[in-house]
Amino acid sequence: MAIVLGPNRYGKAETRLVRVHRDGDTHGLVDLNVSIALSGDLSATHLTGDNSGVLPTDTMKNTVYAFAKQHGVGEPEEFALLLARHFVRTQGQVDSARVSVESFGWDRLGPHSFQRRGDHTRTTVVTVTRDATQVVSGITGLVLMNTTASEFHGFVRDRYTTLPETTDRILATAVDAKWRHLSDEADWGKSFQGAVDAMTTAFVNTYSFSLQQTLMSMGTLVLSGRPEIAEIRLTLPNKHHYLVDLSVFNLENENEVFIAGDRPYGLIEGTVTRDDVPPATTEWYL
Ligand SMILES: O=c1[nH]c(=O)c2[nH]c(=O)[nH]c2[nH]1
Repeated sequence: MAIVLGPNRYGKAETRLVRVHRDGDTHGLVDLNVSIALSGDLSATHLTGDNSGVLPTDTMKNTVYAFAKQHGVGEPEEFALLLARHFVRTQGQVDSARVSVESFGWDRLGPHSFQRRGDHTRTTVVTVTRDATQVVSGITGLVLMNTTASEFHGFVRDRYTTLPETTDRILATAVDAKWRHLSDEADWGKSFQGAVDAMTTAFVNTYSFSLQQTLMSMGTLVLSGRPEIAEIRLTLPNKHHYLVDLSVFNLENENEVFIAGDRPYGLIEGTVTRDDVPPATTEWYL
């Protein structure tokens, strides 16, 4: 009996690409998760560790970002074909390239503002005691993105600070908000929609110097338009998008090609409240 190498393949999984197509102030947005697997004559590396036929998976990832800049990204099928054909054409030892793409949909809210397609969740928690009733409404998973109109600079720098200052970045978050009503009677549906519209409008229209500032704008617009709401608590993850350094490939990245980061993420939390309302009767954050 001999032990032999069976079918095998290798590649880079889940390269998270955000491509912004800029046409003046109006931006297009493509958000992909790209996985690549190559197969062919790859026995040497398995049998002896001879890597002379191994294109690094790191190179595959770089190719995704470089091609996004060089060719733009249209339909996912087109981009997948472009990549797969490239690897088979340029790598003689590769017989087969499998490229799978997940494309996340975003709906347009403005020239450079988007809302991630898909469900968000409406929530409510009511607490009834012998002498008081409290109604808390909320939303989770409302994902918003501005592809510009966001800066971050002037922050504290200490010996561990490496973050470059920026005057043009992506600002994206998944809104998690809870708000406390003044009364146990309201048009709940209208109130919910009004609060969500106010948060979305404030996110879109605030030229942002920090997510903290955007949080305050969102809370302020909710309270100024909804007299039935006493207080709102916002939890905003800063969904970081890192500019890809394409200069090593002699390509300029003018805020067009981003790595969509997963974790860690910034977490910006704050309560915006009226100063003349009675305090909450229960621990309504819970
Ligand atoms: O809007 C931001 N607020 C921060 O507090 C922060 N910190 C950071 O690294 N990036 C950002 N962005």
